[in-house]
Amino acid sequence: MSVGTQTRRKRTRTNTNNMVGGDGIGAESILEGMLARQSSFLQHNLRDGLNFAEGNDSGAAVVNHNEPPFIDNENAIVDLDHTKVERIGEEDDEGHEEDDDLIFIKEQPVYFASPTILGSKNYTSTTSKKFKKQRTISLPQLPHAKLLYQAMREAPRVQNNDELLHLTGSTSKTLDGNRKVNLRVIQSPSPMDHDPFYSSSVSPKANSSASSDSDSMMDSGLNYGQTASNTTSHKRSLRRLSAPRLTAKLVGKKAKTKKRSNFKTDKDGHYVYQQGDVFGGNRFLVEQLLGQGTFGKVLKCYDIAGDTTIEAEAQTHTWNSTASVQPKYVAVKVIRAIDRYREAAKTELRVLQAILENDPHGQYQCLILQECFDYKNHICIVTDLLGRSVYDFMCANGVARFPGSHVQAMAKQLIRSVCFLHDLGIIHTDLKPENVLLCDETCVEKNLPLDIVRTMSARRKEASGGKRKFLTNPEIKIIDFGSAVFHNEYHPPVISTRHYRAPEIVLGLGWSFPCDVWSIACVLVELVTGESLYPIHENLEHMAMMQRINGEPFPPKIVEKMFYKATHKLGNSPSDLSSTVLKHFDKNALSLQWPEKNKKGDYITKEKSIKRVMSSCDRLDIHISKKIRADYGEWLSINWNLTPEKNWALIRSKALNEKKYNGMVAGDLNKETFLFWYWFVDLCRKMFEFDPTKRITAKEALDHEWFSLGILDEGITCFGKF
Ligand SMILES: Nc1ncnc2c1ncn2[C@@H]1O[C@H](COP(=O)(O)OP(=O)(O)OP(=O)(O)O)[C@@H](O)[C@H]1O
Repeated sequence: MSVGTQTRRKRTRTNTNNMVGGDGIGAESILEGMLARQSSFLQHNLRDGLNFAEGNDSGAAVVNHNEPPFIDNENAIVDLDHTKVERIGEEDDEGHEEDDDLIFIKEQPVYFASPTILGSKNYTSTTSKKFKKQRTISLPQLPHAKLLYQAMREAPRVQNNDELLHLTGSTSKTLDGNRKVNLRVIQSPSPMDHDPFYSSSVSPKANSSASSDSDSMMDSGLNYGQTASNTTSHKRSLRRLSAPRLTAKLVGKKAKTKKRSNFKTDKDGHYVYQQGDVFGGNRFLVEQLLGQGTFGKVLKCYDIAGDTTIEAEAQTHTWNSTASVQPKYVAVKVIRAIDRYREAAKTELRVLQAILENDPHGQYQCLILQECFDYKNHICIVTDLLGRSVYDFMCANGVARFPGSHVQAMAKQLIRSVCFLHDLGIIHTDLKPENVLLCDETCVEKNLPLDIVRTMSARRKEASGGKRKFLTNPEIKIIDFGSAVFHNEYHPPVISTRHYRAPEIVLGLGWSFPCDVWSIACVLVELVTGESLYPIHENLEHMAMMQRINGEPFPPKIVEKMFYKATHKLGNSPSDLSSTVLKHFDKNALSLQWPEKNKKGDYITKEKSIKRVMSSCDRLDIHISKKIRADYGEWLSINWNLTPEKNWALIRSKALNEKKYNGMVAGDLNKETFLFWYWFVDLCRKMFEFDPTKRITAKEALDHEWFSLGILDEGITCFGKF
């Protein structure tokens, strides 16, 4: 392994006493286990990406992280290949290092092999240009926190000041784009005895009709998703060959007990969910309702034709009637049969198609389109089936918040994914925990102490069984591109779910890529605290909270722009802007009037509202410190007005003073833990910048200091446990 030059600036010892678990497992064995699992994860789970990269000369950066990260071992620093490189930090009488002010910097080679994946041993050569200065990592990180991003194309311009005033996007471009979407129409079989699912066990005559039903599938133009499922013609012939036998085998007893499939639409254009329904040319068997949203319903379905076992058997005519068939499951979003939702679904399809074309292997954590079709006036979008949403996982967990290592791993995936979308000119606009799905729900469960269980709500107690759950693999995917827009197409005046809505949207300034960055920051804080950062439902409280969390008022420059835009009627603004936003600002002082007073100087803002804002939120550094103390102890206190060195010195001196008076154990302090959270808060602060033109971009965020730090917690110890 090539190790670059090393410069000492700052270094502390890892305090192994403070490692999570408390179950007597030594830090070294935890690390060893974790590293072995990490290595195996990279070998197996990410092999596809590496194989894909072979023969790909994209020249993307890969850091070799099959080798262990830095581990502090007593007074020695152990470098990446476990070589003791230096003794530092002699302890003082109090048991603390004197050498606290050293930062250990090394030049780390950056290897080039795969577009996205770290940990490859198949790296090519390094050159001096490819060296990158990086902070040493003293604690492990999950592989997902090390994923790199290689820009695929020149990103569209980031929104500037002038654009902000005029951003509305081109409606005609949206309509023209949507017009080009030609959907394969699948005729609905009727009556029901054409349905092999339910007739196969009933009459041979009905069985034979299945093939004619397959023939009723017509192509009328561009079939989206065919690159992903390029076996379509295969599948068709397969259906002709063997649909009755296959369906009989698949459905088995269900077929005998189920009455008749009856795909119905209600008056609002929603598909009426019925377990056991069959649709899409006898192709999809409805098994479960996964979710219902504004745009339609998402169903878990058996995709008979997509089953490779069946396909293989059909091809070789080796159908074994006793073999157990593992049907392939898919998620099908059945869009409401209403014109405006159909139109929106066409934009969603164009976005999904752009993602698929640029990332056919799904390396950028976006939902992958398999195919789509039009059935009984419902556009149906077939995608990979994923696990529960991060939101649902949190709701069903005894402790809603995720461990820091998982937050970091998810953050990296989320930001990287959004970076990819932005480079394609796509703005997601609706990032929230509900739209972040887990790829693997396997988790390790730990019983919570009774005193904690007692404080839980009845719902949480029941859902969690009084246990805290830790995922064994925090891999995620972003879904729901139903509100996504291309940067130069029509921009609705109001976007995003309220809690994740950026200030430029609320203030009617116009919005672009930066709004996604704001939403991600809201999501990250929620993952850390287990609670929504903005539990509000209306504009005034929302704006008051934004100011409180950022610890500063809206910059006068953007307030001025808001008034200017409204006065000159530039761009399209929310219809209630005047009554719910503008009227709460002082036009001369360019500031928000909150709490509001009447002319006599009495408060007119309701006490309840003041309480909500003042008690449920705080400046972000204080807010995060309070929430994470539950895991790390009272000493952890982040102050973003201080440099990390000064902040840490303050924590230490406070702890030493406290020790003198009430026996607080200074040894509980852990500098790596502090730094990890300090830099997390720093990243969030930059993502919460009020002015979208100054907000950190997704690409810049990927290079933030926080992603070079590790933390040893339950997220690490549970990684890859099964
Ligand atoms: N591929 C998938 N695998 C598993 N579950 C999914 C999948 N796609 C969607 N879901 C579930 O269905 C829910 C609704 O999906 P989606 O957000 O795409 O629909 P929507 O109509 O746009 O919803 P909303 O109006 O809330 O934005 C999701 O929150 C998720 O729980």
